Amino acid sequence: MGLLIDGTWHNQWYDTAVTKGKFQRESAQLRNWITVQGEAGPTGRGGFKAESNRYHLYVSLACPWAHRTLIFRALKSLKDHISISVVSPDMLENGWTFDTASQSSGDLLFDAEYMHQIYTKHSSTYSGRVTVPVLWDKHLNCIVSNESSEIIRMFNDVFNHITGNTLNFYPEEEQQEIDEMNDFVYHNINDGVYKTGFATTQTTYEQAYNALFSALDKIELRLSTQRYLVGERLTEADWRLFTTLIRFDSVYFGHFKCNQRQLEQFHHISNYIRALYQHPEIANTVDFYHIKRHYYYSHKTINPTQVVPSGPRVDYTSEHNRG
Ligand SMILES: N[C@@H](CCC(=O)N[C@@H](CS)C(=O)NCC(=O)O)C(=O)O
Repeated sequence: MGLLIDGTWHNQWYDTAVTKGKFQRESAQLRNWITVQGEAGPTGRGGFKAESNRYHLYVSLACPWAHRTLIFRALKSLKDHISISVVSPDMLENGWTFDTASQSSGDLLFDAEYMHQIYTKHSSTYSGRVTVPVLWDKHLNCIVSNESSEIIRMFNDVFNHITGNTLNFYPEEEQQEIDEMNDFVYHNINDGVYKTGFATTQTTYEQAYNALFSALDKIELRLSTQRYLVGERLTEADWRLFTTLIRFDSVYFGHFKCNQRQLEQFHHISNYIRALYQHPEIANTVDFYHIKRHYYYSHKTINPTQVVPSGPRVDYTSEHNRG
């Protein structure tokens, strides 16, 4: 684990001493947008026209942020149009790697060894953390975006004229409610599990833990009266929550000490996870080997033995009541 400073790799973890025990995620820096005609998007510069086989996704199957992009690639019929490379689940002194001996696909574009080399190919003086997902432009040879929430917005509609898939997970009339829900879920749940697990003082841990479980109680209540997070239709907000929920009992409950209750004990949430897991295309995007191996093996600060637990046994293919 580490970061680039002026294009040179340094092996260092987040310094929680400067943030009084709190884990603070760095904002993504590369925020361009693919658009239908290549015009500039809401941020960054233009030049990234939606074209088949022009873009490549770098993902980890363990990472909940990268998982969002894999879900949208599958749901929006983009698998034949956007290629992918999968990093190894083991993220140690060199950060994310393309070690095929430990379950990476290898880097299908450049045969690089490490993910940080993709960032320095983009800019030889790059400074910042080397995160996945990364959306790469094979035509201009640079990174388009390393922000998953924006990558899924692009996938939601800019390739529609190429794929013919017009499913819309961010419908205009629901956008405000989706944005509010995303904000709540991001701070308390998506990032909340990390804030809980990486806290290095009792107080910061308890704050994050309490916020997390009170948010889960609110979600449980909401799902008792409506089928999806925002109304009766499946939206981006559901998929953004799902990638955290599906990792919860296997990893966050134990590894990140989010252990008030397993999600299996929440009646509505546990059924909702199954409904989303069993949605066409989704089960193929979930890889529990990568998920468990990555967290337990890579975070030596919180699991120094690197032993990966065998359980829990949860069957996400079993029947649910949300039909
Ligand atoms: N804002 C980014 C966050 C991505 C992110 O933090 N990815 C994690 C993997 S789960 C990562 O690559 N971490 C490496 C690091 O922080 O050094 C997004 O949503 O795309």
